[in-house]
Amino acid sequence: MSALLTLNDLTVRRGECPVVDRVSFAVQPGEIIGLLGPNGAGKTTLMRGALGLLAHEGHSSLTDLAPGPRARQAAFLPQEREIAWPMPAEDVVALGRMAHGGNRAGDQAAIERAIERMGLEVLRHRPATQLSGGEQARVLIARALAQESPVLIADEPTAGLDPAAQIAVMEVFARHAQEGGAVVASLHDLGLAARHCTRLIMLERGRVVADGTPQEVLTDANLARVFRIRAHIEWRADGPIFQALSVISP
Ligand SMILES: Nc1ncnc2c1ncn2[C@@H]1O[C@H](COP(=O)(O)OP(=O)(O)OP(=O)(O)O)[C@@H](O)[C@H]1O
Repeated sequence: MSALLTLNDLTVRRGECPVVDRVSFAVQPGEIIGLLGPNGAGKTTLMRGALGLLAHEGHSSLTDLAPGPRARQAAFLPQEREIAWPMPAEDVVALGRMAHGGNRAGDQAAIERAIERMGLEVLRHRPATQLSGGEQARVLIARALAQESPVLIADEPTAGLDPAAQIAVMEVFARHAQEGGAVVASLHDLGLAARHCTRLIMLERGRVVADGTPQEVLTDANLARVFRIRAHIEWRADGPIFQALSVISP
């Protein structure tokens, strides 16, 4: 099975300081990777570096591709959720097809699939600027899905969504992975990550400190060292239950 994305010693500096420090991993079809780490750990910078949106050292396989093929290989959902124009939500979703040159036969089908997956049928004709924050977030996820790129890189995709919408997004990601794609998503909700990701990569000060199954990564020791929390995790047959309990003082 060939990897959909490979990073080798990816390093991104801000000034002299590396905020992403020699990160290497490969993303295989079928994976839903949760990128974890406290605020400032380097998750956004890593995703932007991997996409070739920031100057970097080391190598990302995406940057071997010219902008058009790169966008057809990887879609990006940025952390910023602002929609500036009062265009219908479905037209925002359609922007995901830009990577394919526009006006192609498959475009409308891809747009319809994305709208259906994100449950946007009742919102599709509303001006996107008049939607709530969570509704706009779902429209922007649909835009990324409409791109139908194998790799979906999503920066805090569940931020601002209600619990049902959070689960729905993770289930959409699971479907994307089952269909042969892969997802790399930064997540602050460790319970959601434990339950829905096939693999977790934990960052601390720009370095990968754990990479494995949720059970391998969400250990008491890693949570204490990297997140400075005590937590309760139960690995139940019907999925893990996670609750952060307290902050460990320095
Ligand atoms: N434009 C910038 N100039 C200088 N430093 C920056 C810049 N952008 C980010 N940084 C620094 O790089 C580090 C990593 O930031 P990044 O946004 O990647 O973290 P993150 O893990 O995504 O955090 P969060 O969970 O808060 O979104 C932080 O220390 C941040 O202050």
